[in-house]
Amino acid sequence: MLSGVKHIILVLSGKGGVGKSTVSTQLAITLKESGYKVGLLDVDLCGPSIPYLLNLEEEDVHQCPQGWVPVYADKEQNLAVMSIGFLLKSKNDAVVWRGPKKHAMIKQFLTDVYWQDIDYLIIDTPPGTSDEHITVMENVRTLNCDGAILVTTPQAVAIEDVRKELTFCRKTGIPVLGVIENMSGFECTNIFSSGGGQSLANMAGIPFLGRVPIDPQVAVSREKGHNSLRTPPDSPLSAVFQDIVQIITKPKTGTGDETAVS
Ligand SMILES: Nc1ncnc2c1ncn2[C@@H]1O[C@H](COP(=O)(O)OP(=O)(O)OP(=O)(O)O)[C@@H](O)[C@H]1O
Repeated sequence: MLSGVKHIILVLSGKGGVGKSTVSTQLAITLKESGYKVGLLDVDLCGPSIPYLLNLEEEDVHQCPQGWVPVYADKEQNLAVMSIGFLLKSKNDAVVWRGPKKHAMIKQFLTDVYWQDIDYLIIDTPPGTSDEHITVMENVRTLNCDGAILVTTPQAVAIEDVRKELTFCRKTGIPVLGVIENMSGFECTNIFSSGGGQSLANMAGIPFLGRVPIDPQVAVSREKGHNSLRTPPDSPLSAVFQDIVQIITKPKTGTGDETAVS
């Protein structure tokens, strides 16, 4: 099922709540707005938030002869979404599973979802490095996996944890595409300080992809469950994510990688 997917990107973080799902969603939206066909897979089985962030909580997944049809977030069908949230009877259902069951579910997401031909599959993962990550990594490592984006916040404690993600990627052979420092300042005020993500990237010799500021519109619109399929052009996030997308979609020299923007 992943054979029609040109690029796979994992979004990882050491700590919970640093904005992984927000970054994954925003990346997917910006890629879609840039003309790519995109899939967004939420493998955070115990805390799926993508359906909520895209206001798709009432949607169901259907079967077709080829497999599970993902939920499309837009009518043009350029942003396909899959999450365990679509399979639960109620949004308050808790997933209390041990490793083998999580492994089976993620394997099913990777083998049974009929993504069709898409340019980018963004995989939003839970925090840390556990069963979900190992299963995803084992299954995508040999496919068109561009690598992982590490998300952190500026605080030292979050940056310490992102170092573990870096080690995970190095041990498992997943290339690191770079670090995003999220909630990095509010207008001119650096509530949590800033620059830690950049220092980490410098120290580890990996690209720094960008600094995403705190945007009250993100928090408010998501809390109200608005469908935020378009990033308002005046949002400070809009420009930052456009720059990030420019970096990650830049054809790698010498690979013959020439994904066309339609
Ligand atoms: N740049 C930002 N500006 C404003 N609010 C943000 C920003 N990034 C994330 N948030 C808010 O922070 C909260 C946590 O974000 P999110 O759910 O994306 O984190 P996460 O790392 O995926 O969490 P989890 O560990 O539960 O998977 C959400 O309410 C989200 O709206």
